[in-house]
Amino acid sequence: MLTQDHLRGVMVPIVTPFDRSGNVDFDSFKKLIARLVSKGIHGLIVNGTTGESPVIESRELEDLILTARQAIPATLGVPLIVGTGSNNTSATVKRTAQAKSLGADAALVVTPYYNRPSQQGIIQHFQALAEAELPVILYDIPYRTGVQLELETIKAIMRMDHVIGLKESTGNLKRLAALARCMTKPVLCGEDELFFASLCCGAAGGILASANLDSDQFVQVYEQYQTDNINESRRIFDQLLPLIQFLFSEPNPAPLKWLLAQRGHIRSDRLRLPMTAISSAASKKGTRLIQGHAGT
Ligand SMILES: O=C(O)C1=N[C@H](C(=O)O)C[C@H](O)C1
Repeated sequence: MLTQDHLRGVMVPIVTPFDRSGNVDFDSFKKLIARLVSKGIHGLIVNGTTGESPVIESRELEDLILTARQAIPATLGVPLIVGTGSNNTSATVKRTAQAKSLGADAALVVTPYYNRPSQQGIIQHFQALAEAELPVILYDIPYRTGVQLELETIKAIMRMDHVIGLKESTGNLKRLAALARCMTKPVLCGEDELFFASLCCGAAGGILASANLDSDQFVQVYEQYQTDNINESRRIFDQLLPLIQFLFSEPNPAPLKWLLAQRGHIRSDRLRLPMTAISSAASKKGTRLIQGHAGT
């Protein structure tokens, strides 16, 4: 199981590829995992936002976890993290326990959205997860959840023994820096465009949808930073910026799936409704990006 000491580096929330009929394309999924682990990533997240978690059926999630567990060579020690969060505490506990039984090393748990819990309710939601006996990463992404976490709430959740770190996706660098300073547990960047800046502010790494592509370059940004080659880290990151900006020019993961399909990593850019394929304006932008950028 994953500990806070090993929660670091470039972790990739993998897309869930679908075939043209909308079924999970497990062959592409396995191929993607093989490519990502060969590029030196430090962790893999299945069923994150990028994996279209809201539209994945529980039977499919079981198969995705089992497939990922088998596809990650044990010798590499790349942790398998599963998105198990929802706005129903007992369902989240059950799903987290199930992820553990299927071989997950940790769970990524988003704050409960839509039903507008109190800060106390959010704390109790995360406390209840102790029962699942799987390390938990708290995922704070208010622009998606509509839930604001107070700093005291984050501190209370991060003090729980089963909580090993925080994925910070507020886009507020000042807040990330303050949290990284006062926490003994790792704070991870969840806002791709701020990855380099977050490292400078004390982040232990990032959970980055963009790192599904050019993964080795994202790993280099992290490795160069760790070995004090700050200018080199920044130079590589700056080269990745046009890619990142394209990938978030429309709701993730639509541009990412489009580009993965263009590069032949998945068979189709199909999404499940209510997510839709990118606009023709975005695909024109993407085509220009491909022409000017020899990425992988
Ligand atoms: O799936 C994830 O985990 C991520 N999703 C975020 C989003 O789509 O809002 C972005 C981040 O790269 C990681």
